[in-house]
Amino acid sequence: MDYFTLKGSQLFAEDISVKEIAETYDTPVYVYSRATLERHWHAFNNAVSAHKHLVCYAVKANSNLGVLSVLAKLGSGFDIVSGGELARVIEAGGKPAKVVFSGVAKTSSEIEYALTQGIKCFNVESIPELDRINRVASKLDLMAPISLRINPDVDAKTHPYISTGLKANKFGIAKDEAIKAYEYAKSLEHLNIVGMDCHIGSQLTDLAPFVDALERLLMLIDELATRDIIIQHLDVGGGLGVTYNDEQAPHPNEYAAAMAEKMEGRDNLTLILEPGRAIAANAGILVTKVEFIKKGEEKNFAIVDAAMNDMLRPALYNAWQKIEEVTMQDLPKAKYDVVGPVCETGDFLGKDRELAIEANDLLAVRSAGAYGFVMASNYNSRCRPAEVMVDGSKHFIVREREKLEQLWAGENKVAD
Ligand SMILES: Cc1ncc(COP(=O)(O)O)c(C=O)c1O
Ligand SMILES: N[C@@H](CCCC[NH3+])C(=O)O
Repeated sequence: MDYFTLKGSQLFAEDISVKEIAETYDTPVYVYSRATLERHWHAFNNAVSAHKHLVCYAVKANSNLGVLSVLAKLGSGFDIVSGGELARVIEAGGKPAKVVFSGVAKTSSEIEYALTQGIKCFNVESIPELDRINRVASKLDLMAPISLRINPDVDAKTHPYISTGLKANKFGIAKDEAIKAYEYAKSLEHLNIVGMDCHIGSQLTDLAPFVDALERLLMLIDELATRDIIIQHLDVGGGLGVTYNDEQAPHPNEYAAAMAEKMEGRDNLTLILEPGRAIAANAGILVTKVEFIKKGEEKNFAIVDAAMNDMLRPALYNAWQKIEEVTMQDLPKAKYDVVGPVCETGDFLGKDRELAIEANDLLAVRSAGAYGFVMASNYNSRCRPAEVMVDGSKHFIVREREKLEQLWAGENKVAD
């Protein structure tokens, strides 16, 4: 559930009308709801609260400083994939000690930066990466905490571009190579083995592959224990899907409870979750204005001021995102392709949508809080849209830490 709701004829973001936000900041504009972010984060955190755990929000889903700071204040951990993401987490008040660093090609300078900041763990994806981390740690005379990302070879049954846990994917270390890789890591002087992780894909709407992957990893953890390699945390990655259209995505409670159940009796093994989309997607909308209504020979077009450079998912994955009117009006409905100003036929936000609109009306693209602004570009030399955080009836753009401190003035500091 989110906090974007119709009140009378107007779409509201928490306590403020989306129309007012568009008038204040112009369009296209991303709008995020603090209350929704908090609700989603708590859904994960509460469901696993009986077990030792850490929810590490996947920063790649939405790295807006306001979003990160809302989560940091809850005491969230973070899953990052670059030095840039680490810098943003720190800027937003997140604690490096709660950061796990994923990604297949961490550079030596990123590793050095992360080590000196004291992150929780590197999620290592290959043997050469183990060597590289060991080299950098040795140069700094530090011990690097590491986890190996195991590719469990389970079919996540999602879009092929976002499936990551199959033998054919570039991610992680093959399940059958895992024991050897851990033995090798143990032999390297500046590595400290602390965990095991996996991530099988994104936008999964079935719990079975998650449970399957978890069981495979637990077997490996038991096998490693017989070789005196003790794993302290198991990181099951992210990937829980959301409802964009008519998918039946499991609730975070259901997902996290299924994970925690499999961990029963393993009190010394901390469970780490890395949800991104399930926290951020429905906490954001993209608001765009209809520039023109154009009647083509075969189709009607609603030409809007947001384009594939602002929201790439429909063009890249043929993804379906709900598009709705910001103000309900008594106008005849018609079917439109909602398209942007970019010079590409693939520049669309939605096709064949029933809408009651005319030029200058506003539209909201729903579920745009994850993989929206973060995948935006300046293609066609277009500016990127603004990002606005809504907190009750307050709304603001967050660009730097000082601003954050003013905004949250009087509130408690970051939770432990
Ligand atoms: C390693 C890792 N962790 C977490 C995530 C977050 O995934 P999602 O946004 O599907 O929860 C991803 C992205 O798919 C990822 O690659
Ligand atoms: N960018 C993807 C998700 C990628 C997940 C990252 N590993 C999306 O928009 O659905």
